[in-house]
Amino acid sequence: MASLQLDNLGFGHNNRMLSRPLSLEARSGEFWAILGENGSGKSTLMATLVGLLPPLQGQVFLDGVNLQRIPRKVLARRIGLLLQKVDVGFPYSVRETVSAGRYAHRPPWRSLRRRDRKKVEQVMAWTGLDTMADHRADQLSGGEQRRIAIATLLAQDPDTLLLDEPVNHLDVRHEVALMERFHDYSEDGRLVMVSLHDVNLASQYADRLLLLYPDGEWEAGPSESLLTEDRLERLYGVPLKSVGSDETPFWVPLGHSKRSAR
Ligand SMILES: Nc1ncnc2c1ncn2[C@@H]1O[C@H](COP(=O)(O)OP(=O)(O)OP(=O)(O)O)[C@@H](O)[C@H]1O
Repeated sequence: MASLQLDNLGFGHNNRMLSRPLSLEARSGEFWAILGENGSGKSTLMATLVGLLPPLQGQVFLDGVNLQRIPRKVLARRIGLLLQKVDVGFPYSVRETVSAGRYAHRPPWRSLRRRDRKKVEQVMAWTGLDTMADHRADQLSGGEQRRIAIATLLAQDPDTLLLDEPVNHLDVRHEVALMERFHDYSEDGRLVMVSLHDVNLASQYADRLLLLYPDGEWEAGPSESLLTEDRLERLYGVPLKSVGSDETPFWVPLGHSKRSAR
């Protein structure tokens, strides 16, 4: 079980806060999507939530313990972050690269146990990498390397997953397969937080949203009450219209030519 509590949290760079301080609690079993325009601070917030950046004010608590007090290796077993950009720069195989995710569970000088190796094979199958397990990771395509980064995080097997634009560069098949997988993780009782640019993926998968508005204000709450035309226009500066049914809304941006028809 995990609870991530943001207590009056200010996040940003060089003492410049990117939003009004955040106070909210995210719990096991929830699937959160963070939405906001480019530069609104989604990546910066995620880095702050895993302790890679210090808060500019306030605190983050993991199960009631201040994140800054949790040793790195313990934290790595509890929270995993998929960075927006990951370079696979070394000539290791896909299997060797994904296996690195297990070292949060093993001392570095010890070889992997059978159960670690089984986990590595399992996550490579989930991410469609099993057929290329012996290929050199640094020679694969951008989307394949993205899947290696996701597989490495899933091998780490944390109970809180923070995923920064996880399905960018993925084809539709892998996008759907992985969003479903992340959703299963939340249903299994983990906490999943995903930054997204695709409102429709957020609407389909997330039960809770954090909206980071351009003026530094924010809102958090259940997706069904926050996904409204007014809020999305405030968030992105263009009108979006809901088409489809109430049960399965589909959001389309209205270009200039379509706005007069509103
Ligand atoms: N290392 C850094 N030093 C100083 N400023 C930074 C640094 N990294 C990001 N920023 C600034 O912080 C702001 C937020 O950036 P961030 O990457 O968190 O936004 P984002 O919402 O993830 O954007 P995108 O949707 O484009 O990925 C931007 O104005 C960016 O220029």
